[in-house]
Amino acid sequence: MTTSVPSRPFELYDATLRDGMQGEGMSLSAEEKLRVARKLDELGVHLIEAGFPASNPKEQELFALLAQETWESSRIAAFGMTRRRDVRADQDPALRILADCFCDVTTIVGKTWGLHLEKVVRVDPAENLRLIADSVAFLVGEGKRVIYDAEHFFDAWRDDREYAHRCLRAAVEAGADTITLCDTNGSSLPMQVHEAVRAVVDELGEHVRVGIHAHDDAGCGVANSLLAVQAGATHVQGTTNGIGERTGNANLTTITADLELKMGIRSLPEGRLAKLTETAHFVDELLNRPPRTTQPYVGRNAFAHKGGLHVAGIRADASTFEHVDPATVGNARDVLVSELAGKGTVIEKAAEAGLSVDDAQAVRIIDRVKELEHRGYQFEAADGSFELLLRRETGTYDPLFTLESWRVIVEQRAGGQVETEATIKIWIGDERFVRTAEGNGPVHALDRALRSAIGQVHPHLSDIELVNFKVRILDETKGTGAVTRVLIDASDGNRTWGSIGVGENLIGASWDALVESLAWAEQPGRRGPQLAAAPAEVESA
Ligand SMILES: CC(=O)SCCNC(=O)CCNC(=O)[C@H](O)C(C)(C)COP(=O)(O)OP(=O)(O)OC[C@H]1O[C@@H](n2cnc3c(N)ncnc32)[C@H](O)[C@@H]1OP(=O)(O)O
Ligand SMILES: CC(=O)C(=O)O
Repeated sequence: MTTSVPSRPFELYDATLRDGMQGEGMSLSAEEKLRVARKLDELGVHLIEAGFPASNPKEQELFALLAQETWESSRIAAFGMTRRRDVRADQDPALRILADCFCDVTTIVGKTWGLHLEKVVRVDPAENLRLIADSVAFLVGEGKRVIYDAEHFFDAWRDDREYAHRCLRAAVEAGADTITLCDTNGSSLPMQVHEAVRAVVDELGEHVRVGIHAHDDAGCGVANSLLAVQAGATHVQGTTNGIGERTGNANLTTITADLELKMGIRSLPEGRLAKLTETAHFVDELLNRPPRTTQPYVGRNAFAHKGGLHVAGIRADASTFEHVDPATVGNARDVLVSELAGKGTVIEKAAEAGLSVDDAQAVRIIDRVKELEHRGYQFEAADGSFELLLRRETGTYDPLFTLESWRVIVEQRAGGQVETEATIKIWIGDERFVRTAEGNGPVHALDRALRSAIGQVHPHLSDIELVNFKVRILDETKGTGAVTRVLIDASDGNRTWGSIGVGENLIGASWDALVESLAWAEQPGRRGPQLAAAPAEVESA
């Protein structure tokens, strides 16, 4: 296979706001869609498919908002379909909406596959050619750049190659600027896509831009898009993070990085690739879903190294275990601590925390990690506790207090009400603090009593919130006598860190994780001034 050099400037077409919204659970308000469009413009994609203005009032509201904006890099495309059978193109309400819309680019989808002519649109092949030609010609006559999306092109090509080509020719002869070959059902494999795209480029490539629109049903959305480019396509459609109908569209986030970093095709303005991670996460945030940690290039784990041998390699030369520099896509390297780590991992993590450890200390620390992980600890998600472990082993740990005792009473009252009360007794220097607090449950009550006790000495700890509390039973076969692992994520508004507690007593494990989460924020060099909302007087605390 040889690589065709695209003869037209390359185009990225982001369909997140239209096809992306066809994925289960995906929905954005018109305002939110506008924010996504602005973000894609900042990233520098060429075309943003905003939606189907004839579809519903929300889309109409969106187009009214988009019309008021100015765009730095992107053009907005309005989406629709070929005219309905038995209606003239200039009288088709949906086509009229496209014609009257502010967008100078319109994308219309039309049929190519006999199965759909028979079962869905119910027109004969000759009439379908007229549907395509009339619709394209009407919009071209209205001064629009027309992108013609040939739906189910690859299924059609396998079914009746000659007719599939006639559909494309009808669009080209009517004035379409771009014909997009759609793998609508996501059924095709890369070699099939390559062969078909090459045949179309050979036949029509001189007259029209050829594009690809792939779906991921066979797990080949990205691969199919890249092979189409290799075969001569110069317009690639997809969605941010690959969201879309069923298993999703081709992931344009991955494709964009692959094109620039692997195929030498720069599809964004210079330097913008570094905005890729931020853009991908922004879209997930608006959709209220956690970014996929394993997503290529932009996932949190895309450059996370766990195996000790990998970390040792990375320390010698990052390219030993990283296919690209994370900074090129705006991501960052992470080193995960676990029983699979070696001393290189410890040295790396210590440096991140501003601590220095020698080889002998690193070996001791890693032995300790392995022993603790054998007992049920897991430091990957408990970076705060790992740092405290480093500090204990290097003599730089500053405990918050000395514990005398804690106690929790849970009382079931007549009528079903459950009351919880915790008492703690601690020493800070020579001063003894005894505090009692009520809470919704044992951990809440302990947290309140502890903060009340240490609050006088460490007042800014009140800015720390516990944002996540997870309990896992480690040896389920022991039933209620099993060992439990408690993971807490805490945040000061700027940073989030994890702590861990393990034990047969759930409340004891929770107490350990709770103390670690607060102690992390109070270690030397991190106190008060670094915390998000720390009051000024705390600096001397
Ligand atoms: C491959 C894709 O992703 S294409 C985009 C898919 N996206 C969407 O469907 C989201 C937006 N869709 C909608 O809001 C609605 O479906 C509308 C407004 C477009 C149409 O709604 P309705 O008129 O109620 O029709 P319905 O959704 O049932 O679709 C079937 C009709 O569309 C016609 N049709 C389907 N595709 C095409 C086409 N490419 N060209 C012309 N007509 C078409 C069918 O002939 C059928 O018409 P009929 O009811 O007269 O027999
Ligand atoms: C156009 C489109 O969304 C498709 O064919 O999948």
